[in-house]
Amino acid sequence: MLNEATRKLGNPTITEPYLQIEGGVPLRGEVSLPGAKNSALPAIVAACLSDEEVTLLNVPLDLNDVKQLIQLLRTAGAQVRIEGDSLICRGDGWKGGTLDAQLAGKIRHSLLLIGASANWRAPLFLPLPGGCNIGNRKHDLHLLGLQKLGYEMQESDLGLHLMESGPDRESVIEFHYPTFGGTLNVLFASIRSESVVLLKNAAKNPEILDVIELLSGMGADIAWTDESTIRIRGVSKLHAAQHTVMSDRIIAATVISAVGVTKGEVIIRNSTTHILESEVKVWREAGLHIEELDNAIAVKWTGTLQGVDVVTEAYPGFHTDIQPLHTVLMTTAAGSATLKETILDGRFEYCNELNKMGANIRVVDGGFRCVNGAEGQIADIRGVESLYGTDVVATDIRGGAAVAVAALGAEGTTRITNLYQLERGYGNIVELFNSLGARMKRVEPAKH
Ligand SMILES: CC(=O)N[C@H]1[C@@H](OP(=O)(O)OP(=O)(O)OC[C@H]2O[C@@H](n3ccc(=O)[nH]c3=O)[C@H](O)[C@@H]2O)O[C@H](CO)[C@@H](O)[C@@H]1O
Ligand SMILES: C=C(OP(=O)(O)O)C(=O)O
Repeated sequence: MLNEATRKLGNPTITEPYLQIEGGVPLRGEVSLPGAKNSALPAIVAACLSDEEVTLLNVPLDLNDVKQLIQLLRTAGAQVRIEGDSLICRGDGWKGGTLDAQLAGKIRHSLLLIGASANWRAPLFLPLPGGCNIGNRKHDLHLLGLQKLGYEMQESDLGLHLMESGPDRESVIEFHYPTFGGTLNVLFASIRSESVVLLKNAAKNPEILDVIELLSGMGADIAWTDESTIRIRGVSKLHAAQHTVMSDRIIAATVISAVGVTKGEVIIRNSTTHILESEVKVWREAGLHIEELDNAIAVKWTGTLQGVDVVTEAYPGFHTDIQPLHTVLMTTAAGSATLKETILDGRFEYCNELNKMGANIRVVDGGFRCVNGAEGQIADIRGVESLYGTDVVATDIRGGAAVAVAALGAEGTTRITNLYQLERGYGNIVELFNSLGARMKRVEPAKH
């Protein structure tokens, strides 16, 4: 076996921080979830739409993406400060301008500063946004939305330019796909307009509903007129509010996957299966016992898991961010499973890393188009007896989580590098899993 050979030679030296995981311990106990990254990031921008103080609780302040976003908002003129566990934001002083390319280029949700700047009627140049490198992450629907609202926008190879705002328009905007970030940008840009905006085929992820709850608490007039249409009636002012960010359902899914892989039994507090319905359905079919408790999920491994095929879709379908965590579960399931990724065309990089650990995954062109128009891929996973530890890379946030989960169930020691990516979305992964009995540590090699 490959890791046998490595063992004989001794481990190569790693010069950057890495996670070291000794696998094979069934996870047991209870955990509480932190605030959700993908709700907190837009909530922080939303909180900067008012000139009064908006207090956010349960923000995962330890995440790299949260730290980057706070810095970026400050450069745009917003006032954001941390007081104990709270994040206090106010947007007066917003000046827009040209944003720092390094900061904007590290996170995907720098894109939301366009909607925020439109709210403040301040021109903005946003250098190209970053985020996970998981395919062609387009902006055309953001531009379409803003242009329909009357804003002049230009796109170049360097970034996106929000020019002077045009007249407020009564608008009907329809997305061909319910883009998460695009929905938020339209909300932010239209909340203080002087007219009524209808957004059809809007994203309705729980994280979007959480941000709408915050905005409504700030005085915005937002309503769903049917299952997928949002009506925004402009208001003249947004006011002070306090909001608790929802807990992270993707971390809940990460723990569920880890319980399956390690053959454990865990209760996940502050969580519910109601916002993970597609995923829980699949995992029950695979053989995991998952039960809804009072504001908690109980998950238990009860025997060999079966292969179950998955197709990712917009919410309430199976979440693309959770697909790597399903792949890991399937690596040691009985039989085989396919995973068809329809949202992002480059989201299987992490499969190479799982294969280094002994998984048998083949990624093939799927003969279909993803929602962004690019050729889509399918992962064909053949279950193997067990995985083994070796040196792997966190390719992106969820790819990093996938190899960490795989390592928890693997024989031997895994070392994961490129931690910056993982820590964009998981601030406390060591504490989280060690509280359930895992043997994980973050190693900072000494600098010479
Ligand atoms: C910080 C955050 O919350 N990020 C999430 C958000 O990203 P993000 O907001 O980038 O996701 P979108 O829903 O906008 O994008 C999904 C797909 O739509 C395409 N598209 C998007 C906008 C556009 O104008 N044109 C277009 O074609 C993208 O290229 C991609 O293929 O939702 C993704 C899909 O659930 C998740 O993976 C990310 O974790
Ligand atoms: C893809 C993700 O994040 P981002 O959009 O910030 O890159 C994610 O959270 O899995």
